[in-house]
This record gives sequence, C-alpha cells and structure tokens, in this order.
Amino acid sequence: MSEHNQNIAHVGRRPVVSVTDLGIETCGHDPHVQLVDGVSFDVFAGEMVGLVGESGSGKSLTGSALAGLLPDGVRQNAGTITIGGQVVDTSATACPDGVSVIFQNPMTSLNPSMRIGDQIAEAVRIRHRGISRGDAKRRAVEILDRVEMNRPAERAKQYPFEFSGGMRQRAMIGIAIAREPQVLIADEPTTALDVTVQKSVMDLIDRLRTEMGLAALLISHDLGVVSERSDRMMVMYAGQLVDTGPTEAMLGDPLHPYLEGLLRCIPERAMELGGLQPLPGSVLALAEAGPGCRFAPRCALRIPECEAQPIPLRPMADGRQVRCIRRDGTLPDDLNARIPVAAQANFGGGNDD
Ligand SMILES: Nc1ncnc2c1ncn2[C@@H]1O[C@H](COP(=O)(O)OP(=O)(O)OP(=O)(O)O)[C@@H](O)[C@H]1O
Repeated sequence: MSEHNQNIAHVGRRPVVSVTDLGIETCGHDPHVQLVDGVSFDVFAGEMVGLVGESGSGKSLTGSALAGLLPDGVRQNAGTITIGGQVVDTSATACPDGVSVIFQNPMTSLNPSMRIGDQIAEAVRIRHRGISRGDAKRRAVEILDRVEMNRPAERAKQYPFEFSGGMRQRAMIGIAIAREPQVLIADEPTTALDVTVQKSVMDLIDRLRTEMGLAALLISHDLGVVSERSDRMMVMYAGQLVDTGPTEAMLGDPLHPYLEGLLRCIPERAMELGGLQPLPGSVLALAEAGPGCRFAPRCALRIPECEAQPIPLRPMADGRQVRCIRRDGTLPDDLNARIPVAAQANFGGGNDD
C-alpha cells in the first residue's frame, strides 16, 4: 500500500487501487507539458473517493490512466498504478479486467445500432466466456432490472435513440456492472442530465457501490455532488493534488485556500466561511507553471516564497494532506504580518499551524 491517503479506518487493509507519483505529459510536440504531476492516492473496496477541481485540472486524465485508456497526444511519464495488485498499462486500448468506467455522455459509448439488451449481454459474455447467448440475454434483463429500469424485458429490445438521457446512463451503468468490476470510475456521470434525474442516477451508483463493494472514483467539477457522495475527497488544481482527506473534515476545515475558495462558491457552505464569494481569476496555463504553488496567482494569502520553490503535499493529522506553504512547517516567522489584513479576515488568518 502507498503511504498516501491512509486514514485510521484503512489501517491493515489493502487498497484495490493504488496510484503512486503518477505523471502524465503531452507528447508529440515539443516542449512537453506536464499535465498531471506527482499524483498519489489509494481507493479501498466499498468506498467512494471524489476527485474534484475546475475544468482542465487533470481529473479525466487521471481517471483515464486508471482505466488504461489515455487519449492520443499524452503519455504516462512517471509513477505506477496498480489495480488488485496488477500494474496498469496506461497505453492500452481497453479497460483492464476488473475496471469499469461511466462517462458523462452515454451516447458516445453506446452503439446506436445495437439493442440495449444485446450491448449488456455482450459485456456479460466477455466476463463469462462460454455462457450461452440465451443466458447472457436473460442476465442482461436482470441487470436492467438491477439498474432500476421499468419493464426491463421490453427495454432490452430497444435501441439507444428510444431512451431518455437518464435511461441511457442507466444502460451504461448496466454495461459497467455486467463486467463485474472491482473498480468503478464515474467521470462526470450526471453532468449531462437534467437536475431531476441527476439525483436518482447518483443514488443508483451509490447503491451499487455499496452492494457490490466497489472501489469507486467519482470525478466531477461539482464540489456539491462530490462532497455529498464521497467518503474521502481529493482536490486537484492544475495537475496536482492540493488538499485531500475525509470529506467531513475537509468541508469543516478547508486547509488549502483553493478548497476554501471552492466552498465559498456554494451558498450552503459559504455562510460558515463569511459569505458567498466567487473565485477570482482562472486556472493558469500549465505550460507557464513556475516551480512553486500553481494557485498562488489567485491566492489572497500569497507571499513571494509561495512561488519560489515546489510546495510538497504534506501529511497532516487524521489522514489529511495539503499542499500549502502555510502548512509545510518551513514558514518565515513574520508570515502573518505580511498577509494583508483584509485577506486574513476573509480566509481565517495565515499561519495557524
Ligand atoms: N489528448 C490530449 N492531448 C493534449 N492535451 C490534453 C489531452 N487531453 C487533455 N489534455 C489537457 O490536459 C489537461 C487536463 O485535462 P483533463 O481533461 O484531465 O481535465 P479535467 O480536469 O478532467 O477537465 P474537464 O472537466 O474539462 O474534462 C488540460 O489542459 C487538457 O487540455
């Protein structure tokens, strides 16, 4: 097991997913840009770990690497991913056994000219070689029932265009569970759905995760969805993890100013932090990233030292980890005095180690 993201509940258990020091860079054109940098985490059976961050932060690339499906134009250039003890080849063209992925848009993954039941039956037959066609079809109907599709036998005979968005996502979840995975990667699984359908689809994923004991990675830009559903969360910024730990602890005490900034954009949470406030600026272009903190250009608490050298992801109490100079134990003595008073009031002060 890697040393990362352990907490008391996991002591002595082996993670299903173990990612150590993962790096992903662009390839083909010089100069290569480091898109994912030094990412390490574990996911244990039966838990939902959320990966959250703004668009372009590297969440999907991290999820694709776990599924062995990195897109053209990028490659893994550091680290190791193991799933069930097996090293994942991130340049493969198919998901490794034991891993299923649910993407944002089921229409791009479903075959438009094949009946839904046949698509699920095909996944059953890949998992259980030797099963008869008839048995695989019967199993597909059972799976449609399990993903809470009304009139499953009838629905199995229909094509994707006859389904609503929510039903298509249920069908995709059916294909995912037909593979009988240990690991489920859900990348923005409800972003394309109506608000009314989002909750029921997330409820379904949550229920299957618990019933099947899946190690689940929920990827989303929506901190509200991730925080509601995850046991632990990882906040990603410009290719790096910046704040990780048990969800409740992170919501109650955001250690990184970026997490605090994200929480201040959620009305229900913002009040506890002094009021609703949009996050200023936008994520920096990775090609322009300097050696230090990548969030510094947007951070009200920054001091020159933030941008001068790499800031490590530092383990804290209770399974938390944070990448911020205020927490790395090497602070200049006069740090508090150098943070503008207005920023201290807004962000709850400077060095509180
Ligand atoms: N195939 C590719 N070739 C080159 N760059 C890529 C490729 N795929 C992603 N990137 C770049 O890698 C960075 C991270 O992308 P990624 O899709 O992982 O972000 P994300 O956090 O999932 O955001 P979103 O929610 O918008 O998908 C972005 O700057 C993106 O432009």
